[in-house]
Amino acid sequence: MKRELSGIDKSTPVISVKKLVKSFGENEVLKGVDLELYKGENIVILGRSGSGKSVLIKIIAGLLKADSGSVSILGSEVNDLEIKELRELRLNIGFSFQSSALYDGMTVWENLEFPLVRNRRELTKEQVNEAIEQVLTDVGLLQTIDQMPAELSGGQKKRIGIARMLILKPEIMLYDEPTGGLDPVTCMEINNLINKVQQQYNTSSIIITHDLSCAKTTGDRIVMLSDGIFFRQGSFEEVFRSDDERVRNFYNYYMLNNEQAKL
Ligand SMILES: Nc1ncnc2c1ncn2[C@@H]1O[C@H](COP(=O)(O)OP(=O)(O)OP(=O)(O)O)[C@@H](O)[C@H]1O
Repeated sequence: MKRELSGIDKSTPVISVKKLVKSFGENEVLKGVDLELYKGENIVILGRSGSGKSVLIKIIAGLLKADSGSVSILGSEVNDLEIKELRELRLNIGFSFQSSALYDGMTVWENLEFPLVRNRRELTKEQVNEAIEQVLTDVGLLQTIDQMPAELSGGQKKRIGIARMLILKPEIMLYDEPTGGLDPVTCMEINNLINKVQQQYNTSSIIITHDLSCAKTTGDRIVMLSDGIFFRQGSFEEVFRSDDERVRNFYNYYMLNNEQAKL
């Protein structure tokens, strides 16, 4: 299920990253990264392991500080914000970690209730229940409401992780390896869910993945990170039509390790 591109508003970048630089000691990870994410758009970031994809989205999510450069989110320059303003901005960003990061000791319902009551104190018990049931219905897992995370499959955990982001109705979704460790059929279900979320919740997303079928299905635009910069971007077809050695190597490596994958 490929997405329709008609919903992208190119006049409004919801995230604008300019000349972003980040090093850890001698290790120069980002060397001047520029990126604009438009309203309604899904960007997929591809790059080899260690190329700095997670560092970039952690900076965008405010979990890491850049050495220089700027990040503007929903019109606010992140560096200029007070802690309280930053906290409010973060409520508009759903960040899914590589692991689903559910609380093991809580049921699915409690995992969803926790962020909601913490951040939306004004909601009545009834509204909380309604919101939890709605988001579980949207990710297709209402039947798991009383289960513990240990009772869920890997794909179900990812879905609940996505539900936990959605419960606060963020405008921006950041997905770090949403299909990591899943079988091809479950990967496709998660890809379809990412696209469904985009349409139903009207979100804009950055998706980090190594999975080219995920990139092809969910990405309106693909950007490739290598040596600290984005060296190639475009639609999936535009990017992989390239003879660039880095693109070919990435593609060949993926195909070698995913013989079953149909792109
Ligand atoms: N907190 C940190 N302290 C020191 N070095 C770090 C830190 N976080 C990341 N790095 C380094 O930054 C580089 C980029 O890491 P990052 O996690 O962004 O890679 P990635 O592209 O997401 O890789 P993968 O696909 O394997 O997840 C790596 O060399 C990593 O060791």
